Amino acid sequence: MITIQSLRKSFGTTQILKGIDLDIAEGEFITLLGESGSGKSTLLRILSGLERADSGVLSCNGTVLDEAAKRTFVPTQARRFGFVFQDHALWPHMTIDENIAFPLRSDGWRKADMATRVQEVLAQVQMSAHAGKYPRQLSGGQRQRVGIARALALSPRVILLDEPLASLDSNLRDDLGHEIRKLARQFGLTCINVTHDRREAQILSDRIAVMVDGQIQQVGAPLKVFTRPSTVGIARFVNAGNIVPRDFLGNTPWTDDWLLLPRNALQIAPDRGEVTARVQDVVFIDGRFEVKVEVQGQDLTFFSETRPVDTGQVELNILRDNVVPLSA
Ligand SMILES: Nc1ncnc2c1ncn2[C@@H]1O[C@H](COP(=O)(O)OP(=O)(O)OP(=O)(O)O)[C@@H](O)[C@H]1O
Repeated sequence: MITIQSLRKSFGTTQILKGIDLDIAEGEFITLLGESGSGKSTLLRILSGLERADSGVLSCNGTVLDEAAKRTFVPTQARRFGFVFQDHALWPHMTIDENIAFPLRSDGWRKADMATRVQEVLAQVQMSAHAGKYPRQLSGGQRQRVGIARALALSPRVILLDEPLASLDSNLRDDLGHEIRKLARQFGLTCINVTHDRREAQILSDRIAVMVDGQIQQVGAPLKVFTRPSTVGIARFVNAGNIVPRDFLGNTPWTDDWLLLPRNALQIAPDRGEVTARVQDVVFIDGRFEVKVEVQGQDLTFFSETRPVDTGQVELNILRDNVVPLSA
Protein backbone atom coordinates (compact mmCIF):
# COMPACT_ATOMS: atom_id res chain seq x y z
CA MET A 1 0.00 0.00 0.00
CA ILE A 2 2.74 2.44 0.99
CA THR A 3 6.03 2.19 -0.82
CA ILE A 4 9.14 4.07 0.20
CA GLN A 5 12.10 3.87 -2.17
CA SER A 6 15.60 5.27 -1.61
CA LEU A 7 14.28 8.17 0.44
CA ARG A 8 16.90 10.71 1.49
CA LYS A 9 16.73 13.87 3.57
CA SER A 10 19.37 16.29 4.83
CA PHE A 11 19.14 19.31 7.05
CA GLY A 12 21.97 21.65 6.04
CA THR A 13 24.99 19.44 5.48
CA THR A 14 23.81 16.67 7.79
CA GLN A 15 22.20 13.67 6.14
CA ILE A 16 19.36 12.51 8.39
CA LEU A 17 17.75 9.84 6.19
CA LYS A 18 20.33 7.87 4.23
CA GLY A 19 18.26 5.91 1.74
CA ILE A 20 15.11 4.39 3.24
CA ASP A 21 13.36 1.49 1.51
CA LEU A 22 10.19 0.08 3.03
CA ASP A 23 6.94 -1.49 1.83
CA ILE A 24 3.93 -1.31 4.12
CA ALA A 25 0.97 -3.57 3.41
CA GLU A 26 -2.68 -2.53 3.65
CA GLY A 27 -4.04 -3.11 7.16
CA GLU A 28 -0.58 -3.53 8.63
CA PHE A 29 0.56 -1.94 11.90
CA ILE A 30 4.20 -1.05 11.53
CA THR A 31 6.41 0.76 14.03
CA LEU A 32 9.55 2.71 13.26
CA LEU A 33 11.61 2.01 16.37
CA GLY A 34 14.86 3.79 17.08
CA GLU A 35 16.90 5.88 19.44
CA SER A 36 16.45 9.60 19.67
CA GLY A 37 18.01 11.21 16.61
CA SER A 38 17.80 8.09 14.41
CA GLY A 39 15.55 9.97 11.96
CA LYS A 40 12.20 8.28 12.62
CA SER A 41 10.24 11.52 13.20
CA THR A 42 11.73 12.99 10.05
CA LEU A 43 10.50 9.96 8.11
CA LEU A 44 7.03 10.30 9.69
CA ARG A 45 6.97 14.00 8.77
CA ILE A 46 7.79 13.12 5.17
CA LEU A 47 5.02 10.51 5.17
CA SER A 48 2.59 13.11 6.49
CA GLY A 49 3.63 15.76 3.98
CA LEU A 50 4.90 18.17 6.64
CA GLU A 51 8.39 17.74 5.18
CA ARG A 52 9.62 16.99 1.65
CA ALA A 53 12.19 14.34 0.81
CA ASP A 54 15.34 15.46 -1.04
CA SER A 55 15.23 12.41 -3.28
CA GLY A 56 13.55 9.02 -3.60
CA VAL A 57 9.90 8.13 -4.07
CA LEU A 58 7.01 7.86 -1.63
CA SER A 59 3.77 6.41 -2.97
CA CYS A 60 0.44 5.20 -1.64
CA ASN A 61 -1.62 2.67 -3.63
CA GLY A 62 0.39 3.46 -6.73
CA THR A 63 -0.09 7.26 -6.46
CA VAL A 64 3.16 9.15 -6.01
CA LEU A 65 2.96 11.47 -2.99
CA ASP A 66 6.54 12.76 -3.01
CA GLU A 67 9.14 12.49 -5.74
CA ALA A 68 11.54 15.43 -5.85
CA ALA A 69 13.07 14.39 -9.18
CA LYS A 70 9.67 14.81 -10.88
CA ARG A 71 8.62 17.76 -8.69
CA THR A 72 5.65 15.72 -7.47
CA PHE A 73 4.34 16.57 -4.03
CA VAL A 74 0.86 15.90 -2.65
CA PRO A 75 0.17 18.25 0.30
CA THR A 76 -0.83 17.00 3.75
CA GLN A 77 -4.62 17.58 3.49
CA ALA A 78 -4.86 15.84 0.12
CA ARG A 79 -3.18 12.70 1.51
CA ARG A 80 -6.13 12.14 3.85
CA PHE A 81 -4.07 10.48 6.56
CA GLY A 82 -5.11 10.55 10.22
CA PHE A 83 -2.74 11.67 13.00
CA VAL A 84 -2.43 10.61 16.62
CA PHE A 85 0.15 12.49 18.71
CA GLN A 86 1.53 11.70 22.14
CA ASP A 87 0.30 14.97 23.66
CA HIS A 88 -3.21 14.45 22.19
CA ALA A 89 -3.06 17.95 20.63
CA LEU A 90 -6.69 18.71 21.55
CA TRP A 91 -7.96 22.29 21.53
CA PRO A 92 -8.39 23.20 25.23
CA HIS A 93 -11.18 25.75 24.60
CA MET A 94 -13.34 23.27 22.64
CA THR A 95 -15.50 20.49 24.03
CA ILE A 96 -14.73 16.90 23.05
CA ASP A 97 -17.39 16.78 20.33
CA GLU A 98 -16.20 20.15 18.96
CA ASN A 99 -12.63 18.84 18.89
CA ILE A 100 -13.68 15.81 16.88
CA ALA A 101 -15.90 17.88 14.56
CA PHE A 102 -12.98 20.21 13.78
CA PRO A 103 -11.45 18.19 10.90
CA LEU A 104 -14.94 17.48 9.53
CA ARG A 105 -15.78 21.19 9.49
CA SER A 106 -12.50 21.96 7.71
CA ASP A 107 -13.50 19.29 5.18
CA GLY A 108 -16.82 21.07 4.50
CA TRP A 109 -19.24 18.62 6.12
CA ARG A 110 -22.92 19.56 6.70
CA LYS A 111 -23.88 20.17 10.32
CA ALA A 112 -26.25 17.19 10.65
CA ASP A 113 -23.79 14.73 9.05
CA MET A 114 -21.06 16.10 11.26
CA ALA A 115 -23.06 15.45 14.45
CA THR A 116 -23.81 11.87 13.37
CA ARG A 117 -20.19 11.16 12.53
CA VAL A 118 -18.94 12.63 15.83
CA GLN A 119 -21.32 10.35 17.74
CA GLU A 120 -20.18 7.36 15.70
CA VAL A 121 -16.47 7.79 16.36
CA LEU A 122 -17.02 8.66 20.03
CA ALA A 123 -18.92 5.38 20.40
CA GLN A 124 -16.10 3.52 18.68
CA VAL A 125 -13.62 4.66 21.33
CA GLN A 126 -16.19 4.32 24.15
CA MET A 127 -16.25 8.02 24.96
CA SER A 128 -19.87 8.89 24.12
CA ALA A 129 -20.58 9.88 27.75
CA HIS A 130 -17.92 12.60 27.62
CA ALA A 131 -18.98 14.46 24.47
CA GLY A 132 -19.77 17.76 26.21
CA LYS A 133 -16.70 17.91 28.46
CA TYR A 134 -13.52 19.90 27.95
CA PRO A 135 -10.14 18.14 27.53
CA ARG A 136 -8.99 19.29 31.00
CA GLN A 137 -11.88 17.34 32.56
CA LEU A 138 -10.57 14.03 31.15
CA SER A 139 -7.75 11.71 32.19
CA GLY A 140 -4.68 11.23 29.97
CA GLY A 141 -6.01 7.92 28.64
CA GLN A 142 -9.42 9.43 27.87
CA ARG A 143 -7.81 12.37 26.08
CA GLN A 144 -5.80 9.95 23.99
CA ARG A 145 -9.01 8.10 23.07
CA VAL A 146 -10.45 11.41 21.89
CA GLY A 147 -7.27 11.96 19.88
CA ILE A 148 -7.85 8.59 18.23
CA ALA A 149 -11.52 9.37 17.58
CA ARG A 150 -10.50 12.62 15.89
CA ALA A 151 -7.97 10.76 13.73
CA LEU A 152 -10.73 8.31 12.69
CA ALA A 153 -13.33 11.00 11.93
CA LEU A 154 -12.50 11.43 8.26
CA SER A 155 -12.19 7.63 7.71
CA PRO A 156 -8.54 7.85 6.70
CA ARG A 157 -6.80 5.02 4.86
CA VAL A 158 -3.66 5.48 6.89
CA ILE A 159 -3.08 6.59 10.48
CA LEU A 160 0.26 8.06 11.50
CA LEU A 161 1.05 7.82 15.20
CA ASP A 162 3.80 9.59 17.12
CA GLU A 163 4.43 7.76 20.42
CA PRO A 164 0.69 7.50 21.18
CA LEU A 165 1.26 5.91 24.60
CA ALA A 166 4.21 7.99 25.77
CA SER A 167 2.41 10.31 28.17
CA LEU A 168 0.46 7.57 29.98
CA ASP A 169 1.39 5.54 33.06
CA SER A 170 2.39 1.95 32.50
CA ASN A 171 -0.81 -0.07 33.14
CA LEU A 172 -2.89 2.37 31.15
CA ARG A 173 -0.35 2.27 28.34
CA ASP A 174 -0.74 -1.46 27.89
CA ASP A 175 -4.56 -1.26 28.00
CA LEU A 176 -4.79 1.59 25.53
CA GLY A 177 -2.16 -0.08 23.35
CA HIS A 178 -4.34 -3.18 23.07
CA GLU A 179 -7.38 -1.00 22.33
CA ILE A 180 -5.57 0.87 19.57
CA ARG A 181 -4.57 -2.45 18.03
CA LYS A 182 -8.14 -3.72 18.22
CA LEU A 183 -9.49 -0.58 16.53
CA ALA A 184 -6.83 -0.79 13.83
CA ARG A 185 -7.79 -4.40 13.09
CA GLN A 186 -11.53 -3.68 13.26
CA PHE A 187 -11.31 -0.92 10.64
CA GLY A 188 -8.52 -2.52 8.60
CA LEU A 189 -6.40 0.60 9.15
CA THR A 190 -2.86 0.85 7.95
CA CYS A 191 -0.93 2.32 10.89
CA ILE A 192 2.58 3.74 10.97
CA ASN A 193 3.86 4.44 14.45
CA VAL A 194 7.06 6.10 15.62
CA THR A 195 8.58 5.40 19.01
CA HIS A 196 11.77 4.73 20.95
CA ASP A 197 9.79 2.65 23.46
CA ARG A 198 10.39 -1.07 22.97
CA ARG A 199 7.34 -2.15 24.91
CA GLU A 200 5.03 0.14 22.94
CA ALA A 201 6.50 -1.24 19.71
CA GLN A 202 5.93 -4.84 20.83
CA ILE A 203 2.34 -4.28 21.98
CA LEU A 204 1.19 -2.42 18.89
CA SER A 205 3.06 -3.77 15.90
CA ASP A 206 2.69 -6.49 13.29
CA ARG A 207 6.18 -5.53 12.14
CA ILE A 208 8.92 -3.34 13.52
CA ALA A 209 11.43 -1.43 11.40
CA VAL A 210 14.49 -0.63 13.50
CA MET A 211 16.11 2.68 12.53
CA VAL A 212 19.75 3.33 13.31
CA ASP A 213 21.48 6.51 12.20
CA GLY A 214 19.14 7.34 9.31
CA GLN A 215 18.83 3.81 7.98
CA ILE A 216 16.49 0.87 8.51
CA GLN A 217 18.73 -1.91 9.81
CA GLN A 218 16.13 -4.64 10.30
CA VAL A 219 12.44 -5.16 9.58
CA GLY A 220 10.46 -8.04 11.02
CA ALA A 221 7.81 -9.28 13.42
CA PRO A 222 8.45 -8.27 17.05
CA LEU A 223 9.47 -11.85 17.92
CA LYS A 224 12.10 -11.85 15.18
CA VAL A 225 13.55 -8.42 15.97
CA PHE A 226 13.68 -9.05 19.71
CA THR A 227 15.01 -12.62 19.64
CA ARG A 228 17.09 -12.58 16.45
CA PRO A 229 18.42 -9.04 16.12
CA SER A 230 20.72 -8.77 13.12
CA THR A 231 23.30 -6.29 14.42
CA VAL A 232 25.13 -5.44 17.64
CA GLY A 233 23.38 -2.04 17.65
CA ILE A 234 19.90 -3.57 17.48
CA ALA A 235 20.71 -6.29 20.04
CA ARG A 236 21.86 -3.57 22.44
CA PHE A 237 18.91 -1.27 21.75
CA VAL A 238 16.25 -3.98 22.19
CA ASN A 239 18.10 -5.31 25.24
CA ALA A 240 18.13 -8.82 23.72
CA GLY A 241 20.71 -10.27 26.09
CA ASN A 242 24.47 -10.67 26.49
CA ILE A 243 26.72 -9.49 23.69
CA VAL A 244 30.05 -11.33 23.74
CA PRO A 245 33.06 -11.55 21.40
CA ARG A 246 32.96 -14.71 19.26
CA ASP A 247 36.00 -16.33 20.87
CA PHE A 248 34.18 -16.32 24.21
CA LEU A 249 32.50 -19.52 22.98
CA GLY A 250 35.68 -21.09 21.62
CA ASN A 251 35.07 -22.89 18.33
CA THR A 252 31.83 -21.78 16.71
CA PRO A 253 30.29 -22.20 13.26
CA TRP A 254 29.97 -18.38 12.93
CA THR A 255 32.34 -15.86 11.38
CA ASP A 256 30.83 -12.72 12.93
CA ASP A 257 32.93 -10.94 15.54
CA TRP A 258 30.06 -10.71 18.03
CA LEU A 259 27.49 -13.15 19.35
CA LEU A 260 24.27 -12.67 21.26
CA LEU A 261 23.74 -14.97 24.22
CA PRO A 262 20.06 -14.37 25.03
CA ARG A 263 19.13 -14.69 28.69
CA ASN A 264 17.62 -18.09 27.91
CA ALA A 265 20.88 -19.37 26.41
CA LEU A 266 22.44 -19.97 29.84
CA GLN A 267 21.18 -22.73 32.08
CA ILE A 268 22.24 -23.94 35.50
CA ALA A 269 23.84 -27.38 35.08
CA PRO A 270 22.72 -30.19 37.40
CA ASP A 271 26.34 -31.07 38.18
CA ARG A 272 29.42 -30.15 36.17
CA GLY A 273 28.64 -27.64 33.38
CA GLU A 274 30.42 -26.16 30.40
CA VAL A 275 31.57 -23.09 32.34
CA THR A 276 31.93 -22.12 35.97
CA ALA A 277 30.37 -18.77 36.83
CA ARG A 278 30.65 -16.52 39.86
CA VAL A 279 27.22 -15.29 41.02
CA GLN A 280 27.09 -11.50 41.44
CA ASP A 281 23.41 -10.88 42.11
CA VAL A 282 20.02 -12.58 42.01
CA VAL A 283 16.71 -10.72 41.72
CA PHE A 284 13.19 -12.07 41.37
CA ILE A 285 11.41 -10.17 38.61
CA ASP A 286 8.36 -10.85 36.38
CA GLY A 287 7.90 -14.41 37.62
CA ARG A 288 11.49 -15.67 37.40
CA PHE A 289 14.96 -15.09 38.74
CA GLU A 290 17.34 -12.80 36.92
CA VAL A 291 20.86 -13.95 37.72
CA LYS A 292 23.95 -11.84 37.15
CA VAL A 293 27.19 -13.76 36.90
CA GLU A 294 30.77 -13.31 35.84
CA VAL A 295 32.44 -15.84 33.53
CA GLN A 296 36.08 -15.40 32.47
CA GLY A 297 35.92 -11.64 33.10
CA GLN A 298 32.63 -11.31 31.19
CA ASP A 299 29.47 -10.09 32.95
CA LEU A 300 26.44 -12.13 31.89
CA THR A 301 22.76 -12.20 32.84
CA PHE A 302 20.37 -15.10 32.50
CA PHE A 303 16.89 -16.16 33.56
CA SER A 304 16.32 -19.09 35.87
CA GLU A 305 13.13 -20.72 37.13
CA THR A 306 14.94 -21.83 40.26
CA ARG A 307 16.94 -19.69 42.66
CA PRO A 308 20.64 -20.38 42.49
CA VAL A 309 22.89 -19.77 45.47
CA ASP A 310 23.12 -16.04 46.13
CA THR A 311 26.90 -15.95 46.13
CA GLY A 312 29.68 -18.30 45.22
CA GLN A 313 29.93 -20.41 42.12
CA VAL A 314 27.44 -21.99 39.80
CA GLU A 315 27.94 -24.41 36.91
CA LEU A 316 26.34 -23.34 33.63
CA ASN A 317 25.60 -24.85 30.24
CA ILE A 318 25.36 -22.69 27.15
CA LEU A 319 22.50 -23.61 24.82
CA ARG A 320 24.13 -23.01 21.47
CA ASP A 321 20.85 -23.30 19.54
CA ASN A 322 19.78 -20.04 21.17
CA VAL A 323 22.97 -18.13 20.29
CA VAL A 324 22.55 -15.49 17.56
CA PRO A 325 25.43 -14.20 15.40
CA LEU A 326 25.52 -10.39 15.12
CA SER A 327 26.97 -8.22 12.39
CA ALA A 328 28.88 -5.16 13.53
N1 LIG B 1 13.93 20.90 10.81
C1 LIG B 1 15.13 20.47 11.19
N2 LIG B 1 16.24 21.22 10.99
C2 LIG B 1 17.46 20.79 11.33
N3 LIG B 1 17.70 19.57 11.90
C3 LIG B 1 16.65 18.78 12.14
C4 LIG B 1 15.33 19.18 11.79
N4 LIG B 1 14.48 18.16 12.15
C5 LIG B 1 15.26 17.20 12.69
N5 LIG B 1 16.55 17.55 12.68
C6 LIG B 1 17.67 16.74 13.17
O1 LIG B 1 17.59 15.47 12.55
C7 LIG B 1 18.00 14.43 13.44
C8 LIG B 1 16.95 13.37 13.48
O2 LIG B 1 15.79 13.92 14.07
P1 LIG B 1 14.43 13.10 14.22
O3 LIG B 1 13.50 13.98 15.01
O4 LIG B 1 13.98 12.61 12.92
O5 LIG B 1 14.93 11.87 15.08
P2 LIG B 1 14.08 10.91 15.99
O6 LIG B 1 14.68 9.57 15.79
O7 LIG B 1 12.64 11.04 15.70
O8 LIG B 1 14.39 11.42 17.43
P3 LIG B 1 13.38 11.82 18.61
O9 LIG B 1 12.86 10.51 19.14
O10 LIG B 1 14.25 12.54 19.57
O11 LIG B 1 12.32 12.68 18.00
C9 LIG B 1 18.27 15.10 14.77
O12 LIG B 1 19.66 15.25 14.93
C10 LIG B 1 17.59 16.45 14.64
O13 LIG B 1 18.29 17.42 15.38
